[in-house]
Amino acid sequence: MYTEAFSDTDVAESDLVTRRGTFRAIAFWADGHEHMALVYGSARGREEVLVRMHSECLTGDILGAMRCECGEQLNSALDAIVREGSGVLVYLRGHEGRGIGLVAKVRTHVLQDELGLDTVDSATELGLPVDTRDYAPAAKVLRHLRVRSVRLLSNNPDKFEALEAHGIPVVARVPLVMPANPHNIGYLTAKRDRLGHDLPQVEVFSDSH
Ligand SMILES: Nc1nc2c(ncn2[C@@H]2O[C@H](COP(=O)(O)OP(=O)(O)OP(=O)(O)O)[C@@H](O)[C@H]2O)c(=O)[nH]1
Repeated sequence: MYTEAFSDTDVAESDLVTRRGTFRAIAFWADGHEHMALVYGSARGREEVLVRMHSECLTGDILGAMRCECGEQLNSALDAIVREGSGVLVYLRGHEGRGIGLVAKVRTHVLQDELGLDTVDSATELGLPVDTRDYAPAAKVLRHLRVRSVRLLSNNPDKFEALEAHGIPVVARVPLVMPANPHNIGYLTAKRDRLGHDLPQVEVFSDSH
């Protein structure tokens, strides 16, 4: 484990007072995008830090869209970190639509709504990759923070493996399961059945919902 230096122009940090409390907000450039790490409490230099690597989802995170559970996961992860008393949330830009971008993601929504395709087939039908996300920026900022090992808030085993591959030991995966609703039931089911996410069996709602 080593401290990876950002150049002075690639990183800036300040206090960020939020409704949940005061975080240290670290904005940084990595791989062509500006990202942010929110640090709560004394996470720096620690072992087994509670960490959320959150992929940007403008529709879910900012606009409260219910067709995915991204916004709820973002809130729930921040709540968990504050409850714990320390932790880090890394908000990853360039991850929108699992890496295909916002316009392409909305194009997948059209196919989901009009043809009934799921989140996987709607991307491949458009000739697009299902997931191109890179977690190197998250590993870089965790090294910058001298985080020695993490407990990762995620249901996605790929994230666990990706972070370890980038040299950050993951000692546990902490589930981040949100309640299903009629709008996201198909999304959650596809994540479990097509993408191998560790999600519980969910009740499938009828077409009348
Ligand atoms: N291509 C595509 N991406 C989507 C869709 N809905 C949400 N996303 C994106 O999916 C990303 C989140 O990935 P998910 O597969 O929901 O979950 P995850 O981050 O891999 O796993 P967790 O850590 O358990 O949340 C965000 O970047 C969203 O913008 C969709 O219908 N199509």
